[in-house]
Amino acid sequence: DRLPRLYKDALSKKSKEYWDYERMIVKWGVLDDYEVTQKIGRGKYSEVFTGFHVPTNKKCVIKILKPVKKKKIKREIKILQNVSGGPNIVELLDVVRDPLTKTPCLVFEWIDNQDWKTLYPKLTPYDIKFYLYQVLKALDYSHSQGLMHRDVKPHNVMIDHEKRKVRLIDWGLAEFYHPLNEYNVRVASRHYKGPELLVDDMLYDYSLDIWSFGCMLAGLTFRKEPFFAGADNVDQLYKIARVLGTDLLEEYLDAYDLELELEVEQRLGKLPRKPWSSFKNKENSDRCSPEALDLIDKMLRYDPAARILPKEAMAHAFFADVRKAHS
Ligand SMILES: CN1CCn2c1nc1c(Br)c(Br)c(Br)c(Br)c12
Ligand code: NA
Repeated sequence: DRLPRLYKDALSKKSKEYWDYERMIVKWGVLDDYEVTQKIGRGKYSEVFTGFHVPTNKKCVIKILKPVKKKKIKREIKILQNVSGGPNIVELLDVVRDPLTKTPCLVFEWIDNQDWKTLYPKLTPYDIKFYLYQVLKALDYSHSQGLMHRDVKPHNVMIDHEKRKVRLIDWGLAEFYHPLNEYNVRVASRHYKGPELLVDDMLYDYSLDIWSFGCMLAGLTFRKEPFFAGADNVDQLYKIARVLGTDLLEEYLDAYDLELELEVEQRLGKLPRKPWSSFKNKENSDRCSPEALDLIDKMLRYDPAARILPKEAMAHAFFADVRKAHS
């Protein structure tokens, strides 16, 4: 059976109220307690503003959800309530809505985030390990609580470099992991989509998040962001196969009796596997330690079951100096 190696029964230990989000009654807070100041982002499902909580004059982030199915809104709220307060997970402060438009707003702690495109080039190899270690802590915690994030990417990792504070945000695509459930493959952002999403393997689990994390690690290590830059979902699989090769892809497909569409098979052709060392160059040699390449190799596997787990990754030699400083 297609089951994750860890936390397969995480939800069986929880009350029905924990995961039965469709039945939840949202307790809406007071909208007038918050003032919006400035727009800081917009996505497919929301617009994001800085704001402040009038009674305490505390700065916050207000995520105004675009009209979407009530079920999806309840899912995001329930998941945020379940993980909020977990290690390196963005804190949900309130859930309010406009009495007129009924538009729901999620209020979060403010993080003095530096855009990753400006921050990442300035990070030392130690900084990179430190921040990635924090993200793995958040992923292990989320998985231990029976939750897949399903949208891990640099844009969803807020970093306050001054305070060395990291927060995993945007749980709008997150889902509860129920053993042997078939999940929607139209999740994650293209460059971070796991092979399972690209070959329509709906029986995926938490290990999807490790593929996406591995794409971030590879992008940082080789100073090539995004590491797999597909132009569309077929090209995304092609970009992956150009590195991992088509032999191991066929092994994965055969193992789970999966079929590629003919169009995709023709697009891929036959491709050799490329060694990770082939991505080393003058610019990235300071980040390309043997440990970094070994960890990348253990994360970026076609077969979700073959990928290293967050906890195992945290114990990998790549994070040796972070662990020492941690203890
Ligand atoms: C697009 N940007 C820039 C900063 N920032 C953005 N989206 C954010 C979300 Br959603 C949250 Br929750 C938090 Br906390 C911060 Br900070 C956010
Ligand atoms: Na969020």
